[in-house]
Amino acid sequence: MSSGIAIRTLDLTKRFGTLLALDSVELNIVEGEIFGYLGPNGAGKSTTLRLLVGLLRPTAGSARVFGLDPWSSAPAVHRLIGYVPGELALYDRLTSRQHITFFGHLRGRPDDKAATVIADRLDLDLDRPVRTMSKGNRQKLALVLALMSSPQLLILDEPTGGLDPLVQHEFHAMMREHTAAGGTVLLSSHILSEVQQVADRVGVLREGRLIAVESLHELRQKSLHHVTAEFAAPIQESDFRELAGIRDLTINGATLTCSAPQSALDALIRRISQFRIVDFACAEADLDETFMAFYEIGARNAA
Ligand SMILES: Nc1ncnc2c1ncn2[C@@H]1O[C@H](COP(=O)(O)OP(=O)(O)OP(=O)(O)O)[C@@H](O)[C@H]1O
Repeated sequence: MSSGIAIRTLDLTKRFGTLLALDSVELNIVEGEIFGYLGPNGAGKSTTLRLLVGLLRPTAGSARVFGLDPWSSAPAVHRLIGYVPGELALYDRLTSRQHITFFGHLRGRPDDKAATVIADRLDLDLDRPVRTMSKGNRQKLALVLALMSSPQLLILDEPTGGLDPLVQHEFHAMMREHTAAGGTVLLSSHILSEVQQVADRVGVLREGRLIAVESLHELRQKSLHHVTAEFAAPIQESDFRELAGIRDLTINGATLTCSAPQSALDALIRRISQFRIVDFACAEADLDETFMAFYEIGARNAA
């Protein structure tokens, strides 16, 4: 993995009128990594990506893509990146094959061969006009158009929406091949589980602010678990209350329920085992739930 910086933003800020869509975001994305950019609807993910590809101009702060300003050096930046926008702009009357030829002309270089290989892997029929294609197939075409020129950097705005799990899996493999060959990926998503499958690091955006940047290992430690224990005799809340990281602790006679991040499970289970257990269950929570808990933690830390 090269240690060059693919993307660097400093105090990157974007206002739309009175709305502060992006607030002083600092990102450093290293060449060769898949960086997941997570946040709920409206957090500012697309705005960040549009600033990075030169479709928007920052209100304040700066963005650099391989050292270039995407606004003032847009053509040079565009030669280095493949971009999948959040809202696709395709030509209804053209087929996928015609799109590939057209975009190859724009780049001044035909990429038909590479495009055909990618389309095969994604199981996309290239000869149907876009207007007759499903949402998922349009999304596949957008992926082909972004990847076919083997760009150094892929900037992908929620790229797998509408794709079935098998195709998603294949696309994840393609992203990994891209970084193994030295490429870089910035992948925005509001789904933690997707990002968990592919990203090396994750940035979490909330209301325009980058509240955390973590490695996947750190994120996994936050993975929330639901724990239920039934004891032979009633227990006291005070025996569990002070355990670090425990959330939503409820004691009802001889039954304990709570949630705990993976990092807190060892201490919790040791404490539980000090009492006589009749039944025990521990299940990983829905990842979105983890994400929400993570958000609250992040918001408190950021406050
Ligand atoms: N061109 C625009 N004019 C005015 N407001 C905008 C514009 N683009 C985005 N916004 C607003 O900026 C905020 C951030 O939007 P953005 O699309 O970046 O969020 P997002 O995280 O990508 O959300 P989603 O997952 O829904 O796409 C939102 O409140 C949105 O309504």
